[in-house]
Amino acid sequence: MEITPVSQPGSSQLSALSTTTPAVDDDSVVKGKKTIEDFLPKDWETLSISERIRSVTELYNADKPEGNVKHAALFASIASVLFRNSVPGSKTGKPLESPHDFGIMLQEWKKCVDNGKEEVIKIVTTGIGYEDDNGGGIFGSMVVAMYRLARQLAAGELSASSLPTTMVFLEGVRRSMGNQKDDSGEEEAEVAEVDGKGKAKENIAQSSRDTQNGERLIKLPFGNVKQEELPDDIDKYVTPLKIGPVDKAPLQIKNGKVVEPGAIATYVPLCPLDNSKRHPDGHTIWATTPATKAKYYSNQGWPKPLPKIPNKIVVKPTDDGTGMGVFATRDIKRFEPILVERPYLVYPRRSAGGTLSDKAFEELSDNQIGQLMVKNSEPYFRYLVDQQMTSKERRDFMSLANSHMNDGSGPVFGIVRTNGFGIEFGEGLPGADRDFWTGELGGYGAVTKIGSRFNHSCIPDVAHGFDASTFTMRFTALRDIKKGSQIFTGYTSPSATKAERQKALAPYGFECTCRACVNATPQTDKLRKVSLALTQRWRSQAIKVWSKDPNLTEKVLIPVLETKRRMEEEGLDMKDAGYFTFPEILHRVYQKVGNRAKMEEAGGEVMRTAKGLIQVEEWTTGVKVKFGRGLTGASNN
Ligand SMILES: C[S@@+](CC[C@H](N)C(=O)[O-])C[C@H]1O[C@@H](n2cnc3c(N)ncnc32)[C@H](O)[C@@H]1O
Repeated sequence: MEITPVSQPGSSQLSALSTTTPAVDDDSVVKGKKTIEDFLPKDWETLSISERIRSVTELYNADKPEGNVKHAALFASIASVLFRNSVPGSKTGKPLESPHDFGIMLQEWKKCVDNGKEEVIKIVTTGIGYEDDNGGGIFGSMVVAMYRLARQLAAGELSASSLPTTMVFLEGVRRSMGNQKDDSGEEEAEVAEVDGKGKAKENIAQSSRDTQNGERLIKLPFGNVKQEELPDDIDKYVTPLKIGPVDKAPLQIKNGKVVEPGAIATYVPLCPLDNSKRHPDGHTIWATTPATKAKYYSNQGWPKPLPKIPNKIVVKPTDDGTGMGVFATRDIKRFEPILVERPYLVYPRRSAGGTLSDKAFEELSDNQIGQLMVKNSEPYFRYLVDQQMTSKERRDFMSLANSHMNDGSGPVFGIVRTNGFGIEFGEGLPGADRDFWTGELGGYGAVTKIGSRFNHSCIPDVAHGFDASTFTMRFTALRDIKKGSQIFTGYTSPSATKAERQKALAPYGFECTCRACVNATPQTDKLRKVSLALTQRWRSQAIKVWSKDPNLTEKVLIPVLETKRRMEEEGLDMKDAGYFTFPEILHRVYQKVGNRAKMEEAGGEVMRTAKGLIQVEEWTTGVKVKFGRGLTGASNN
């Protein structure tokens, strides 16, 4: 589970930085005659990541930037973000967890992409062999493509020589960033060292500033916001976001446009605030824009009713002091649906803090602005909880866990930050998915009644998704679960090392004691880092090399089977770790060496796995799986 930092668009433009714009011969850059250092500012080595991003933005926006200089700048800037977030061992970077996270970062560059999209996309997509096949989804494709590239580069799967020339820029940036100190401070808490008992003493992080489409943003760290003294007149720096009431009247449309306040709270499905008239399937309070609301409700019959699944879980107190947890009331099989529910709240992950004035950026520190945003988010969320929930819903909501008690978050916003899932609306509702990437509010979070009670394990039992057509969170089993046992989800990436996981978990106020953490060694850390790339590399070898080798023997499988066993031991027997690639690799090898019995066994496993993965994918997102992209773990994003 992940609650994403709320960041705040301001109103002023990015001020120019005093970096030089070096002269670049466009063609020579693309042909690789010049290195990245030739066109980046002379003081590049000494710049922080955020300064680098700003300087390439300036290069990109310079008076006469042409053709490939623009693209070079674009790639350099993307790479700055990308590598900070994907290079293992980077000081404050966290591994990318989904194209979604990466998409949010790339929104900053949307303008650049819009300006030269055809060529940029072509370079990126052909560069890594990914072709957009759904037309129109250029920015989304770019996000997915760059994300995949990031994953491959981070896993050491690509070398500069295997990349087309433009991609060499990225490699150049990565090398030039080598030991660069990352001072951006966003995304994750700088966790204070862990004391003798293994409890995190504190997790305090700096807020940081950034820009998006010319707007100033402040990014809250994931951990507790660092506290600084605030001026008495602090409220003069911000205009709180006004959020309108739940709408009972039909939408007003003028000249084809919806006329309503900028942010509204609505219900999905629409229903009156009256205990007796609530929808039997449950409903969500959705903070969104009128235009987005109109778009969703213009779909005939939206939202669709919830699919019925037998009840197989119960929420009850744990016996190990971790508060409430979710338990299986019967044996559950891998890939089975576990839970479908409409969230309590779906909210934009930005903007709740209000609009900051120019003066705020000139006169306040980043941390002071962070505090101001946290302070302002509370009334916004309190409005949703106090004014839009029935008293029972409010009581239930307020009983959720809160690990943000000491950073000024306030009781409601603290709960939102502790329990929110970052959600993707997917493609289940035609036309609506793009809002996720490009909507002015920039993506949503969801707090749910039952799903938010799942505790964390680094060997998670459930995966989750969001289905926009029913407006529901969906949870499915990642592995077999025994009746009576607690069911865990993962708040961290499966590829993170123990230290990275503990750091990411510190804001939740606990130290993980799951089997993987207790037994962690440098070898298990490494296995987590490489398993996805390794299994994919073996798969590609099985296709391209082994199945064409007339002298192939089963010996080739010794390291493959040993890794499979170790992944099972580590609890990495799941999709995001590449585990479901194994049956395909085995099938190809046994087929080639003529071991019919084992080939059939592996073939059966391929079929069962593919069926299960398709079932999970379709059930959790409401989107029909398209064939041809590879399912057996090869397309893990
Ligand atoms: C999203 S809530 C999970 C449900 C929560 N236990 C409850 O009572 O509502 C997250 C909080 O649960 C607790 N928690 C989750 N996983 C845990 C774990 N593995 N060990 C200890 N505490 C955990 C922490 O207090 C964390 O801030």
